[in-house]
Amino acid sequence: MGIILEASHLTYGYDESSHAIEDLSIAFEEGKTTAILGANGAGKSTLFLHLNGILQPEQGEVRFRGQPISYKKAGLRQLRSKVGIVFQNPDDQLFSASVYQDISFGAVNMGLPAEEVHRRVETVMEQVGITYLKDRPTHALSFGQKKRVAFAGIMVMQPEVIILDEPTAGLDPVGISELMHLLQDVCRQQHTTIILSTHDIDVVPIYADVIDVMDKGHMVAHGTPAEIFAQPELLREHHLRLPRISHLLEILHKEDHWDVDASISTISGARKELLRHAAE
Ligand SMILES: Nc1ncnc2c1ncn2[C@@H]1O[C@H](COP(=O)(O)OP(=O)(O)OP(=O)(O)O)[C@@H](O)[C@H]1O
Repeated sequence: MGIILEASHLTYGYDESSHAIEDLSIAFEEGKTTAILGANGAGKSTLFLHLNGILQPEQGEVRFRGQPISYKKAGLRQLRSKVGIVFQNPDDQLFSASVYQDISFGAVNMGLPAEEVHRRVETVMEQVGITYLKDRPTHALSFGQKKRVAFAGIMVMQPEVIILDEPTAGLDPVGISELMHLLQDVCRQQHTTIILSTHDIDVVPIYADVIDVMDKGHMVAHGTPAEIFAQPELLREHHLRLPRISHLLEILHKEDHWDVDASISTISGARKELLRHAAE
């Protein structure tokens, strides 16, 4: 599997006095789930807005399947049908009068025939478990329902990459696990590449294949969950914490109950175990 989406040497500032991201490079492997970790203000959302062409970098470039993205109207429309973004706050994403209309919006914009739009909307509503909401006005939904509708509105375009900015924020624990399973199930079926940011560090070892850590607009670490969570000092330095399961292993390691290699393989084993439970 190759690189599907990459950013090279991106620099961007919202004003002249500082850069929200600076000389930032990152590459996303096709079919993998990448979690971007970073404290508040690290630049995660700014990076995401570049990956989808909403922001244009001052320096550097974004490439989709090796081609620099075009910021012309047609190029952006094409990019956004392939790289979908689900915003942190669903109210930034839902505009139409009804759930059905909202979900169909992206597919209609792609110029798909009405029958195909209808077929896709019905399928995605079924997959996401929101068919019962189809005629409801979007403003009358709960926060968790809105998140699902926003997700469905992107999935209907069958993007090759889906970017989720804080997908679990504002959800209760059951809502978090339902949304993450849904994401995995739907994306696995369609072989979608997933990029997400989250402050919910405990979901990361369960769902992510790769972790990238950002701090103050820079990329500071890249690795598998086992590699990253074996470096508690690195996480602390960048104002992050270990998942609870890794924290436990760290304590055991400090007390000489485990060596590092055993800890890493135990984290991998624990991840598999968690995935098995999650699938049940
Ligand atoms: N619309 C904006 N106007 C001005 N500055 C902004 C804007 N959006 C973000 N910033 C600034 O850019 C920097 C990066 O912010 P960004 O939202 O990308 O970080 P983040 O990692 O997504 O943070 P969080 O975890 O809090 O969502 C911060 O210093 C922030 O204050």
